[in-house]
Amino acid sequence: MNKPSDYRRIVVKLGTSVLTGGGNRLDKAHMVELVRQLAVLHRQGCDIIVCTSGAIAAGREHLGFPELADTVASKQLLAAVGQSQLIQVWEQLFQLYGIHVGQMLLTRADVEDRERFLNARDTINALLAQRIVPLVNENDAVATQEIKVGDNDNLSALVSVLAEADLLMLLTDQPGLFNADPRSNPDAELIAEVEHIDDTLRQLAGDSVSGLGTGGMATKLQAADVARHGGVDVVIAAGHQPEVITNLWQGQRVGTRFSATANLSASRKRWILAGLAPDGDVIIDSGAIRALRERGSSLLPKGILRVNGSFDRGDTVRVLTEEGVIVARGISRYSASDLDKIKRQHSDQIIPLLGYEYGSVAIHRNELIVV
Ligand SMILES: Nc1ncnc2c1ncn2[C@@H]1O[C@H](COP(=O)(O)OP(=O)(O)O)[C@@H](O)[C@H]1O
Ligand SMILES: N[C@@H](CCC(=O)OP(=O)(O)O)C(=O)O
Repeated sequence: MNKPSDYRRIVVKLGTSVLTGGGNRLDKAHMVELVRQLAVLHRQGCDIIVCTSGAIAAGREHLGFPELADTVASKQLLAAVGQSQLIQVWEQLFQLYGIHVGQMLLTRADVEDRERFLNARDTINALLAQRIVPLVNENDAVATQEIKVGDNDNLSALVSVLAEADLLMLLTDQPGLFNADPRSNPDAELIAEVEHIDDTLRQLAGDSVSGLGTGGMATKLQAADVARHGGVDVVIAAGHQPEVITNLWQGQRVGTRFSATANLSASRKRWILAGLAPDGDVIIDSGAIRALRERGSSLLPKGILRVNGSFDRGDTVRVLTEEGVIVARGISRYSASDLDKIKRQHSDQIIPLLGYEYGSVAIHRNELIVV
């Protein structure tokens, strides 16, 4: 592979249909082939997050296909058994290539609550910084109706936005989105590019008929909509197509493509600007004002003189001069009481003073708008 890719961070979602090859057991021969392709990207410096389905299928297989009532509790039981089996397989396969993996089981609550969102994001970033591949699945065993995402297509979209990925690959058992379900319509045609997701398109995207996957194309379309609005390119393609991951990474036209509709950092910044009333104020010194205004830097604790109000980590704050002039708005990485303890201090004093840290900056420049 010679051509450098524009995609530096990708999320690869592998549906049950891909991991089982349509059968009722994990298809390890195919899983190793997927890992081989991922290892090539990893070696080229690409950050890889895998959103893996298959826990329920693996649980069924491990327990010898038990006769269980068709209830949520049965699925949770199967997921609890199968998740550890699934991770063991992935771990062994990635180990063949000398790559470590880290398991992250999430629910909707982890991405909707801002503090938990930041925690999940920090963990993903910490894993990726050590070149460890996060293996994400829904925490099916504990996810109740209110907190579950429900399907891994939507979960992978949320993760791709959270991790600021630039490409989401939704790999499944079909070559992409067709103008009718190809399982029941042999003449169905592949849609190579989707510009707008509208009701007509939604009607074409049917449910899963295999009984193994969740949501079919309908959830993939929802996921594509979420991810592209979060600044992520999305492709739906066949997980069994030879070299599919490598080819997609290189930008080849495979499957159905949805281009990002927004630049991620721009949309995140708009979100801060349009955000709710600020939860508090951070007053900074002249050196920090210059760093923010002239160099576009992050705000370090060292430049903070005072903190007003009571806000949590992840809340929106105003950044003010001593005279009360607004310099910026941003999302604080620390609570008001934490910032009060570390203000005027060098960042290497954060751990000695707090006993922990969420990074060296008080407000990261990606989450800061100078006004
Ligand atoms: N318009 C469509 N184009 C392609 N596939 C479709 C369409 N409508 C429904 N499907 C179904 O969606 C299925 C893929 O979804 P699903 O079974 O949930 O897979 P996965 O486990 O990969 O998430 C396909 O096997 C196909 O039968
Ligand atoms: N979390 C579940 C998978 C849910 C799901 O969306 O499945 P799929 O449609 O195969 O991606 C599991 O691990 O079995």
